[in-house]
Amino acid sequence: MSLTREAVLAALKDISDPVSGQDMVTAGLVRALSVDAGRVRFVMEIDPATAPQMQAVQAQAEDRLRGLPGVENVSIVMTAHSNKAPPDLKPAAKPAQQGPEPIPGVKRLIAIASGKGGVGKSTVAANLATALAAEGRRVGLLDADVYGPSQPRMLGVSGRPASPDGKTILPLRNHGVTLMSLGLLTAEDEAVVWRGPMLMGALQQMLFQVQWGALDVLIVDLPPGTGDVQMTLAQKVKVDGAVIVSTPQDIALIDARKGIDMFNKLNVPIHGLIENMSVHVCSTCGAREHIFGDGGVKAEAEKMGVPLLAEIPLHLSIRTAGDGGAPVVVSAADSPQAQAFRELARKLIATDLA
Ligand SMILES: Nc1ncnc2c1ncn2[C@@H]1O[C@H](COP(=O)(O)OP(=O)(O)OP(=O)(O)O)[C@@H](O)[C@H]1O
Repeated sequence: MSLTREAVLAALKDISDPVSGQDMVTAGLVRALSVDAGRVRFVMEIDPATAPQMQAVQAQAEDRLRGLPGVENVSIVMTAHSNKAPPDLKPAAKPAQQGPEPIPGVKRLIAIASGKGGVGKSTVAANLATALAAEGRRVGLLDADVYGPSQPRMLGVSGRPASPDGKTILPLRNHGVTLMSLGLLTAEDEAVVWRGPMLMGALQQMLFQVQWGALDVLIVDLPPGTGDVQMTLAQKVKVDGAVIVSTPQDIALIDARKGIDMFNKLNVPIHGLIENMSVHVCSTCGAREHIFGDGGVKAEAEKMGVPLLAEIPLHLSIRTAGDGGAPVVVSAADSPQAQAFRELARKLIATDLA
């Protein structure tokens, strides 16, 4: 039997909130719950003053959920709901922007989205960023996947970004890409407690308080799905286009369609679809197999009148390169896999970044 949202909520009701004395669900600590094929994610919105107690609640909730049948992965992100500035980062002098605004010095902003998790969105974002850098573009990458920031690992970057003036944050840099990620401000597996009314405050800080410098393109790696982060991004900043990553599987395609509808409603142009894990290429014998089906994304792209920008093969080297901190575009630049990403970068430059 597959894992249900109800089962997750019932389990979380066993955990009590030490502040209110109620169970954590009734106390309203569980926000933005998503249960997706064994992956459970939610946000705990807390008062920063209670952070130490809440870390214990978070740990109990994780243990309880990991013990549930069908749970493969648990991700609980803590955010601070107080408007007070944290001790080490004062709010920017300017008040929060209302309408979509450009980021100073950033020529284009491209959002990389996916309808569902695990389709390789972050892998595509890391390889596209390094491929655009290899084509001579000045590239930034903002890891806005607040539930599971993976870009520091994929780009081999670690360490805490500095904030010399206490107002702006200096991003890090590797493989020709300027990177900022929530994952860089917290130790791996550590709770994320960030200033701001919600996660949205965190996103806004990453957009406007990071010293991006002069960039030809800023790539934003979004969380999967069609949630608040996507909405906030489109409301706060001028998004020049979205690229939707999907696998050939039907379910991923249906979710991709939802993503396209959302960007249409938000008036964000769709640059196109990317089929990831397209054909499996055996790393020893080179045999090709369409594990997740064949032609689905291409047909869908045609039906929706959006370009199919790339078909990226499912290849072991793409995963190992990402895990090793040097995307395949950098670590095996001459491989057909790397060339697929370089081709994608050239296509985007010719059509959307010219
Ligand atoms: N084309 C590919 N070939 C081989 N492995 C891949 C490919 N694309 C992604 N992967 C692997 O699949 C896993 C999931 O990819 P990734 O983390 O990029 O997905 P995601 O859509 O960003 O996931 P999340 O929902 O967690 O944000 C990773 O281990 C990655 O290395």
